[in-house]
Amino acid sequence: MRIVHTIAELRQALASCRHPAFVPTMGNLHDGHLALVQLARPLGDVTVVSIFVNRLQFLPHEDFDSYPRTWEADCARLRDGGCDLLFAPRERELYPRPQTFRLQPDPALADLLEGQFRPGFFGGVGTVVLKLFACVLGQTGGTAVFGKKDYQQLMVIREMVQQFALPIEIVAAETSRAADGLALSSRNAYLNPDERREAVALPQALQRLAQRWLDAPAQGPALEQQALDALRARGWQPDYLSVRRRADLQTATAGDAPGTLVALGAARLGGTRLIDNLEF
Ligand SMILES: Nc1ncnc2c1ncn2[C@@H]1O[C@H](COP(=O)(O)OP(=O)(O)OP(=O)(O)O)[C@@H](O)[C@H]1O
Ligand SMILES: CC(C)(CO)[C@@H](O)C(=O)[O-]
Ligand code: BAL
Repeated sequence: MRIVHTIAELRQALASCRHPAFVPTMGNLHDGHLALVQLARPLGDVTVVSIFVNRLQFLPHEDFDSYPRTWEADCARLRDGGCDLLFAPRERELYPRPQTFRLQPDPALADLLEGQFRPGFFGGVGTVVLKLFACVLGQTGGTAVFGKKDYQQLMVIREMVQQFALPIEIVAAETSRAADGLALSSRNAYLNPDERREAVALPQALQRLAQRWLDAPAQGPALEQQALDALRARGWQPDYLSVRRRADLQTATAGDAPGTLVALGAARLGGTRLIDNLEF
């Protein structure tokens, strides 16, 4: 595995590549990330992973400074996982000036759910992903792999690729879970042992919400409220638990066909904010 830190080195390393397969990450790699790398490998002639903790997508009170940075372990995991090229730019490489061009994603998609509770988040994600695409895939086009764990992020990126007519195929990876059902996530590292045992209540709440919605779709809003109350009663601070249409993340109604919906949730347990979703 070759490691590069600058765009010039990256371009040189990719000079003879015809179709890169690219996995963007923020590091602190776990088995979910490695599954994305495995999915990417047959999709290109070179497998590229980026590690960059993108300041632009964090609000001032969020965990940019404390976000886990585990460089040596990440490199070892990627080497074993079959990554060919690791791009780890320094901040100045992607943001050379204090003022930066910023993407403003379509509010119809980006201002709901995560965007409501993390204002500016998808603008920050879109900006850095467009830059990373330009760096890694700008010479050739290619394929990029994203996880469904970050469901709305995947949709925003698909929309960006479509609206800017980028020659990039977006491939979605299913969510990798721990044995108890908790979605793997870098932020799980913040959970203490008691919180880690409790954390499975989030995917369980989404399962219950989806089942109850299928049983009684007309009661949708009341079911969401019950799900929020049940998590609060266990000591969580939920931001949202909601059944949406997969196509546009608008609120589901009783007329929506089963198989077209997704239950999405975000909730804080102690100091840790977790997200998850379930297609049903
Ligand atoms: N459990 C998972 N299953 C599938 N994909 C995942 C999983 N966790 C992360 N990913 C994907 O890996 C890519 C990089 O994500 P990122 O580095 O932010 O990891 P993360 O575990 O989601 O971190 P965080 O805890 O900050 O949300 C994204 O496309 C994300 O959707
Ligand atoms: C896509 C991404 C790498 C952009 O910083 C990040 O949001 C992530 O890891 O999901
Ligand atoms: N996994 C999405 C990146 C973030 O939460 O900042």
